[in-house]
Amino acid sequence: MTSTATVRLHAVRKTYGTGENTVTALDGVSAEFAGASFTAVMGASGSGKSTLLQCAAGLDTVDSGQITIDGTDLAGLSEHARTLLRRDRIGFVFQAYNLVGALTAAQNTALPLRLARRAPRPEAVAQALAEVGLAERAGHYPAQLSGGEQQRVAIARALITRPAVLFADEPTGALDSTSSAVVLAALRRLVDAHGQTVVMVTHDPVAAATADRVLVLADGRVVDEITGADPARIAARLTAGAVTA
Ligand SMILES: Nc1ncnc2c1ncn2[C@@H]1O[C@H](COP(=O)(O)OP(=O)(O)OP(=O)(O)O)[C@@H](O)[C@H]1O
Repeated sequence: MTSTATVRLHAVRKTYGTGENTVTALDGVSAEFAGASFTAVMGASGSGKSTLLQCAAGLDTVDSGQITIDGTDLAGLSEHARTLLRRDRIGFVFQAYNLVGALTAAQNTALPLRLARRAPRPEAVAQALAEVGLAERAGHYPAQLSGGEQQRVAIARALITRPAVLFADEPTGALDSTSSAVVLAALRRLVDAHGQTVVMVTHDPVAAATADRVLVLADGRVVDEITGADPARIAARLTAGAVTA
């Protein structure tokens, strides 16, 4: 069973650069990602989506405001403690799968445990692959897998440490619609069957409709929150926001 976590952002500001070149990527973002929930983060290019994910995952620091994971303030942790938190409690999936070509699906899945010098239990590896529907592909190399299957191996690899929260940055961005649907179904199942907390950046209203809720960013602020919507309604709300923004 995966542990679940609530991630909270309170008045988070994040700027890049200095002086005239300062870019405000997050401009006072407050948001809550409840345990066992699936949130999509949308918004125009440059609106701050990736920055939000990087900061919430402790991969980057913020200028002001607060981020807590199950009540633990990331800013209050030492660099070492933050590294351990990232390693043990946070999973990250990117658009690029970043699998190691010389390793099988099972060996790729086990990699984070090996890097943490923990012996991977074969049944845990098998379970992580089964959770993304790839039990039958454990011995296959990345080149023998479709894009969607490779992305699901990347998700299994992110799950092997049983993270409290899984962040995914455009996980279906490089996939066709059929492969996307399989990856999204795998993420949905993690939330419904295993209580995983998932936060996913996407540009695709179809992908966003898989989530329970869509947060819309514009210029580093949360400007809309959509729940229970189908792809057409999400697309319409995004367009309406762009017109009035
Ligand atoms: N390392 C950086 N240095 C300077 N500016 C940055 C850096 N990373 C991001 N930015 C700027 O911060 C703003 C938010 O970027 P971010 O990558 O979070 O947007 P995004 O919504 O994820 O965009 P996209 O959909 O294009 O990936 C943008 O204006 C971007 O140019």
